[in-house]
Amino acid sequence: MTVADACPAETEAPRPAPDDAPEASAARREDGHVTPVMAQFVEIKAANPDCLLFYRMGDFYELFFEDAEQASQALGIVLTKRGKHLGADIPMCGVPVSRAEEYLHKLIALGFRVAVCEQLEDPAEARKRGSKSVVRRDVTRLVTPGTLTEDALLDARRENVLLAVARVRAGEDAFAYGLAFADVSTGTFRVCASSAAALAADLARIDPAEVLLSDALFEEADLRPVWDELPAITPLPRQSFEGAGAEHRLAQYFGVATLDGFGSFGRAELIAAAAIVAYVERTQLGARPALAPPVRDADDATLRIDAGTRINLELVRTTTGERRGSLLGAVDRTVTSAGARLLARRLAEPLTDLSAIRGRHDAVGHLVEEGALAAALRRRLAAVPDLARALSRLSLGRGGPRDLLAIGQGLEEGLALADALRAAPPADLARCAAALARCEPGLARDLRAALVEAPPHLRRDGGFIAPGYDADLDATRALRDESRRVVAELERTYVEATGVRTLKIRHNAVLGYFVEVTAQNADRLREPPHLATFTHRQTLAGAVRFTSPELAALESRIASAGERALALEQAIFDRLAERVVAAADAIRTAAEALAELDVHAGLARLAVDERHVRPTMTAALDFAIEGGRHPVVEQALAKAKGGFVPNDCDLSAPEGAEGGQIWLVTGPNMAGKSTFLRQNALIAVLAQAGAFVPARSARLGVVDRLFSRVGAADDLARGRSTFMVEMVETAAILNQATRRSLVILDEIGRGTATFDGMSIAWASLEHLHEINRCRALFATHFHELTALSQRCARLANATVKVAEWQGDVVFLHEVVPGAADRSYGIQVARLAGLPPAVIARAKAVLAELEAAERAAPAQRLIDELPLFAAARRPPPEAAPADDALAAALDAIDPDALTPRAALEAIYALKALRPRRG
Ligand SMILES: Nc1ncnc2c1ncn2[C@@H]1O[C@H](COP(=O)(O)OP(=O)(O)OP(=O)(O)O)[C@@H](O)[C@H]1O
Repeated sequence: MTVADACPAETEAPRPAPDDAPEASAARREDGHVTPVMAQFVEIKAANPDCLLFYRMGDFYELFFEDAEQASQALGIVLTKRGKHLGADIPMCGVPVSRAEEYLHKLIALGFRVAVCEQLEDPAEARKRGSKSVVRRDVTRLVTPGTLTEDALLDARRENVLLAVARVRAGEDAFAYGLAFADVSTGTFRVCASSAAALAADLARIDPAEVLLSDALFEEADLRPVWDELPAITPLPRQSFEGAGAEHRLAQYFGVATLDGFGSFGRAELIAAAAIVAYVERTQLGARPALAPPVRDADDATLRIDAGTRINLELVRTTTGERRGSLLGAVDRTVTSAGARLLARRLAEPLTDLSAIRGRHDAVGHLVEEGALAAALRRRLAAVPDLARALSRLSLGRGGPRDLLAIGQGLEEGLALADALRAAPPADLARCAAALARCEPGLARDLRAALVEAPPHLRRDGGFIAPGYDADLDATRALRDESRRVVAELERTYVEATGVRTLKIRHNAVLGYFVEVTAQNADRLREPPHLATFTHRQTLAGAVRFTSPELAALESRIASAGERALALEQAIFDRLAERVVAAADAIRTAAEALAELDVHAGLARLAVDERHVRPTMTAALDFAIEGGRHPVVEQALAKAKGGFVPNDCDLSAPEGAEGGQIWLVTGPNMAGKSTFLRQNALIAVLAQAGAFVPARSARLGVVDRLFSRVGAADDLARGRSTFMVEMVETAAILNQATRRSLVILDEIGRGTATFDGMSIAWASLEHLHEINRCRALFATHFHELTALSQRCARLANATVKVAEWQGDVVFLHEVVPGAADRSYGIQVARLAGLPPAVIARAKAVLAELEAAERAAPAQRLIDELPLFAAARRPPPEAAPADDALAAALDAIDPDALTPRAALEAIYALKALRPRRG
């Protein structure tokens, strides 16, 4: 049932508010006065103007005024009216408390922020103060996209990151940026430096759910396009980003005198981090999630990938926003949500440090070789709950018995895993084992012993502490259960004494325990001798109810035993939760270790299942892949006939050369050029993320930046045409790619007139070869470019093979050295179903064009055009020579010259003439 289906009925029906009756009538006053409830609402709303206010009234959260109008529209629930405020109708809608999470989820996804305002006392308490008094209420929590902790509001396999951007002046015209980002649901907290140029790429990498920034930064016109890409922005007043108290605020949050122990931070980073903790405290109303102390990312520690490349390569989600079909979707074999989240982070942030990458490969390699160990590891991991999220809820006082159990189970499995991995040689696995072994075994044992196998979701329900754990609780429960047995016995006694076989002892909230008999039998209980025992309380249509002194005594005994048992359970819960929160650091470290083990074991499983191999990583400009495959396309084609055709790729710098190779890939449409380009980029990403790669073998030199320009899309929202987008991206590549970069360029220049496009592609290719000197794959339909390989030493032609069969083109998907002889565009168009008349005409036009081309081939261009570097040389400076010539002419007095001197002057002037070109 959808929210929209469910709610109209619930909101349309006028709701009685039994617990809250005086308020309900108070809210409905229809004169021009402000009712006390409305006055309370207005006051609380005024303190939270940027949020929808979920105002608790009995079993519903009610929304009023504009909030009601917005929420009813967003949730598809009915908007009604409830009384008047200052003479006007009050628009209202409401959601049942029992389903609040579902509605919150939808509102948050739509970008709303919600302030949850609870009743802070029992309505009965309020009534004691007078019939017109209002139940005390206040906001207990602000729900925003970046501060969620409930499983129902979160995607288990995706991080939920809150990020703050701070900017400080770093010179005359320069600014330094600092980013701080935390996942409140798991406690991770990191900071890094950024810059105006790197901001968009950093934000795309971190992928936040909510971004905090100052009003001033939000208004900055230059940064608007960056903010426009973000899912939810919360601009905050300037004071939230002031440097003065930042360090103190952080130190206070983490209970330390100085931050020195956490490492050194830039000023902008500190301000951003302080903004995060202040916002977390504000939204959680003082409750503190167990955030880890901030860790600073080392500069250049990760492979830099700009936002466009990330989208093009569909690393963690497809261009349509889905996980399925992305690289992550294809390689994720993790069995825990925390593992899935870590894998996504690793794919988004591949490393650049050679030994760290090799460390990850060692761990995966060990688990590939030790198949039995890996299988046992995965079996245990599959039983590990989400420790980090359970810990976060417990530290916020929002946890339940299942969260305690999760911690107990997780730690217990962790200890067992630490044992199993004790002998594992790779350092990364040993580090995980050590982190798991550090957890205090007593806590895991106690939690497991304290809790029943399947505890209820809410602590207030009780029934989660296992029998045998606490003697006092056991005794109280026995008393409570004993009393129940006594009720059954008493019922039997009454049946025998009265002779009414259908007599029953029942219970309700109004009468407590009572005897119920049918109307025909009621008189018996009203006559002596029973008259002395039973007091008549209620007559219903078919039944009459009585109470008795024994029942009243039982009532209080049972109620007090039940209440006491519940209170004891709550106290035990609090004690256990306190111990868990006190051990937060060790638990978080254990959770991280478990996630890491899951990632390694998942990648090992992937390597075995999908035949991925360990890449040899080097510090040189290597890039030699044999039998490489596209991990996503390969899996999609797995069931298709023929399967995926592996291809080699070698962009390694030739012996003694100062740059990597460029492959110029030509071939018909649909042949597999884009697939080939992307697969090589994805192999680099996988390798540096710590995974094995889909190839027969791979030798890869660490890449510092990855660029790709693949496909074309309009960016009409920003007023950029397809061609403009393409040129902006190409400009970024040519300006930024270093010798260590990997560049993937697919069909640049095709968005404009042929000659313009070809010239741009030509010049870009030369620039990559001569200036950037990076490893690159360049796919093009401009066959003329293949001639460049004669002049560019590190440029090689490659083509995707096709065969012709009975006039049709057959795609072989095989990349081989050489240039495509022709385009087959018309054959592909025919396959696509273009009308035969159009195909025939296109063939005729093509024949004409080819004849013209044969008359003036592109080879001429090669012969006539100097290479890029030569052409780039600035023209010789003509000015000084011009000046000398003018001075020499001025110095000549024609009337005073002999014929011989005149001839010499002419020679001298000619020598001074500037040479042009
Ligand atoms: N190596 C391969 N083995 C098997 N099938 C492949 C391979 N490479 C590509 N294909 C299939 O061919 C289709 C077309 O591939 P791709 O989009 O890479 O072609 P293209 O040459 O870039 O085409 P265009 O120039 O029209 O963009 C893919 O969807 C895929 O199904």
